[in-house]
Amino acid sequence: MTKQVSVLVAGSWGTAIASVLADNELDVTLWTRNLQQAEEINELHTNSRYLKDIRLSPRIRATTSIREAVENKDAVIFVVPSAGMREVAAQARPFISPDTLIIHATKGFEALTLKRMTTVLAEELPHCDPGRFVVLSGPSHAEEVIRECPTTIVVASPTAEAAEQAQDLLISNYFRVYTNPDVTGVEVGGALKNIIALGAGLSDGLKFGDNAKAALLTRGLAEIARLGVEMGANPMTFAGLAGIGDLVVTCTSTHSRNWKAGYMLGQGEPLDSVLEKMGMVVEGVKTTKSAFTLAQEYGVTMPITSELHQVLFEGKEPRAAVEDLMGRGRTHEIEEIANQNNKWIL
Ligand SMILES: NC(=O)C1=CN([C@@H]2O[C@H](COP(=O)(O)OP(=O)(O)OC[C@H]3O[C@@H](n4cnc5c(N)ncnc54)[C@H](O)[C@@H]3O)[C@@H](O)[C@H]2O)C=CC1
Ligand SMILES: O=C(CO)COP(=O)(O)O
Repeated sequence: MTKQVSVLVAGSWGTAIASVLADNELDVTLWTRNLQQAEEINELHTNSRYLKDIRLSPRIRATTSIREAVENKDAVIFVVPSAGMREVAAQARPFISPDTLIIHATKGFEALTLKRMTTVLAEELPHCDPGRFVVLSGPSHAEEVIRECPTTIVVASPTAEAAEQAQDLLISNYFRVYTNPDVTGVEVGGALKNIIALGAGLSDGLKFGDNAKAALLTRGLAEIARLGVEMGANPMTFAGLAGIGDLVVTCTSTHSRNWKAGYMLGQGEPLDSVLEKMGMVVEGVKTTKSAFTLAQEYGVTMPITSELHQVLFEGKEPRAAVEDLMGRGRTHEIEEIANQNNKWIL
């Protein structure tokens, strides 16, 4: 029997994921709170605000009814910005059956509680099987996925069965899906890379060149892994698609909302005006705030995050932030190696 799948909501990434599912010959229900957008998707098979010049499969049916979207579905995929995850999950709660495969593809923490998205979902859907929560992450811009450009992603879940079911639904000749048991690592990597992408955009906006960007990526990965490991992640996950993979794409692609926002900031535009111009979610801004607090809570040093926090929220000049980063006290490159004293040649 064909699987019944729904995607919440019809932003750029949700629509691209719906398209991957439709290409796999699944009938997809795509939920949006916007009636006009639902009508456009159903009648014209376009979603022009988010994905320009793209014709969607007629297998994608939009609805504004959350009940219709999630009732009697085998899998429900949450692709709502992190700020709306709890609210949307709460709306879905009365209609989701306990054995539904719950996947999310959101990259961020809940701002108020600093919780990861699977935690928020588990709290709002307490009747659902905790072994059937899955996070999907990795280097995947909607603008390329929708054009069927070769893309690799990772799905992580506490159970192999749930991860493999998600893999089955999504994998195709242009969308290669890997599995990973490290839910924390995949969620933390996906969320934190947006901070570094903002920094990379800022660096490019200041015309600091490729050396600076390579430095941000590499030292950015070091601080992502440092916090991630303290939060319970496996360090190897950061060498994978949800770590270095997503960091590379988001810091180097002009599709990236976070890179673009950073670029405008680097050119001297104020944050409010940047966010207004973007018209799409820039998760890295809220995530910088969350990670700044998490770093303090876990006692972890995150110099790039800390400087970006000052630029975004404390009025620090980007150039002064870079000067302060470059002028920090001297340190080892990799603590784990430096701590093995016997590795030094004496
Ligand atoms: N755009 C991309 O290529 C990728 C995005 N992501 C992640 O996916 C998530 C969603 O991002 P995008 O699709 O890019 O965002 P978007 O800005 O394109 O669309 C977000 C949609 O969510 C709706 N929305 C926001 N809060 C809502 C609420 N409380 N109830 C109902 N609808 C609500 C908005 O109206 C909008 O239609 C983010 O966490 C992002 O980091 C992950 C990978 C790729
Ligand atoms: O996560 C993404 C690509 O993997 C999307 O990043 P942006 O939100 O910066 O476009």
